[in-house]
Amino acid sequence: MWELHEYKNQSALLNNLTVRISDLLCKQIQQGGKASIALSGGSTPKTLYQQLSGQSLPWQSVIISLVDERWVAEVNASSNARFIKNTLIQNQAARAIFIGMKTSHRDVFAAAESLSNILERHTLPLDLVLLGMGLDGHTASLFPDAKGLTEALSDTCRPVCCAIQPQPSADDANPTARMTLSLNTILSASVRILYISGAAKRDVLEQAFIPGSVTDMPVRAVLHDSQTMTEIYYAPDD
Ligand SMILES: O=C(O)[C@H](O)[C@@H](O)[C@H](O)[C@H](O)COP(=O)(O)O
Repeated sequence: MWELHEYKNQSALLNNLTVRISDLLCKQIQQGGKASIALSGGSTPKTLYQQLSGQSLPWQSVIISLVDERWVAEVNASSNARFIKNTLIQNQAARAIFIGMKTSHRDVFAAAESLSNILERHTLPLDLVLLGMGLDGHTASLFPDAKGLTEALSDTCRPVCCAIQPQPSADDANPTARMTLSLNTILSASVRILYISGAAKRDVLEQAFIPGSVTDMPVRAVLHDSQTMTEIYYAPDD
């Protein structure tokens, strides 16, 4: 199930989403002493993270982790850890605690078990997971027909995170291996937000609203979960 929040422009969306997340963090810290959030990389959330970084919150009580990571060193421009540190963990939010995914394992599949234990110990339970979506209907690094997808989508999947090797595509003939939170872990978060921009993704979202193959459009596994709500934030590109 989902609730769709559509805005006329990015500015209106960003102001509302910044308040939504800031209020959630403050409430959770007041109630439980800390807040744990798992964030997506990509490009869409850049301005959101920059706006959040300036919010005056008890950031020292916020644990920031990742929904997924490309299996590259942090110095690599495509690293999600690098993206989050350069956009969110700045200014007021510089005091936040960051727990990344990239380990020293060369093979992402060899890293999954030990990383899963670390994330289970230091990031769960998740108070918020912020997701994006690709034009192919992936979310997190749950890519259509990817190696590792079956385990990552399994409702009996114990590991907090799973290794994924996306299939080559017209956009990317040699896709980077990735680590992703499992569907179970994503669905376990108290609040789940899907943030997308642009008319093309709005069309993909309409396709994803139609029940169908989850391996073709893994975002369906999130949207059509009957137990927990997905808050969708959408605005056209400016
Ligand atoms: O590592 C990643 O790329 C993200 O976690 C991924 O799931 C992202 O949210 C979508 O690919 C959308 O990316 P854009 O925001 O760049 O369109």
